Amino acid sequence: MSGANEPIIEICHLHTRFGNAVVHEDVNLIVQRGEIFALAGSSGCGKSTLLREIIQLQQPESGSIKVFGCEVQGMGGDQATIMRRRLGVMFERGALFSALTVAENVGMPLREHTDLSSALIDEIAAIKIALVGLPESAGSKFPAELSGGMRKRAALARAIALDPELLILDEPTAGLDPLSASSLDELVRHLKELLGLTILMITHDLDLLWGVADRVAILGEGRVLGEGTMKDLSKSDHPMVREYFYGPRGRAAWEQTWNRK
Ligand SMILES: Nc1ncnc2c1ncn2[C@@H]1O[C@H](COP(=O)(O)OP(=O)(O)OP(=O)(O)O)[C@@H](O)[C@H]1O
Repeated sequence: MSGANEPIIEICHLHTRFGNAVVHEDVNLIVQRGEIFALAGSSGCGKSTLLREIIQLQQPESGSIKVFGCEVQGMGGDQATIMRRRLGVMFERGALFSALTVAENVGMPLREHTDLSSALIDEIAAIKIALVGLPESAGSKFPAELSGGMRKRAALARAIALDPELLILDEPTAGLDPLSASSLDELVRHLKELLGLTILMITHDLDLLWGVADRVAILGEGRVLGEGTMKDLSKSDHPMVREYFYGPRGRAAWEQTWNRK
């Protein structure tokens, strides 16, 4: 695995607007290999839009987005396919195909992107299902038969099906009860270590920010308002950043974190 200081995502002077509404005025950030980088910020500040731009589901107005050193805007054909193989995405609602079993869902990227035999795909799917802590029996179930936490794990298994270098998680713990959320936190950290992943995640979950993220960028007012470890950010003077730490939810998460240590 390469060392630190190898940018995996580089966003430079990104500007995005919908009609007259400017979402990103001038966003700049770098995600380094091997880190868990979280994007936080109030609702509507443009986190999901940024994620969609990184994975080419949306076009910014101007600026640059490089993933693995290559500009993604205008990237097409084989280069785009190769890039997509190197990254796994878990969407907020899991986005599993309801008519397919968990094993078929997890095997889907392998069917799309490789020439592996069905038997081998089934074997790899079973390994990924075990890796995310689901029982073997979950493979033959349909998404609707699983709990919310199990569905997130199944979506995670699918996101790592192709052994990505970069894993993008959109609100991984949204909608989970605190116990399931905290076991998912542990799983994310465990997978990062085990698979040598770089992880970019969008989250509002303060426990995830404090407990799992190596660095955090807080988006707001069309730009990155603050960036660093949660400890660094807790010293920021910016009122919107301070709200994260010294608003009621922020204080509770802070206290919980220090009590755990
Ligand atoms: N396709 C679109 N057309 C028009 N406006 C859009 C579109 N997508 C997003 N927006 C607007 O852009 C802004 C940013 O949306 P986005 O979903 O990126 O925010 P967010 O930070 O992810 O919010 P949340 O935390 O609530 O998910 C919002 O005001 C949203 O209404």
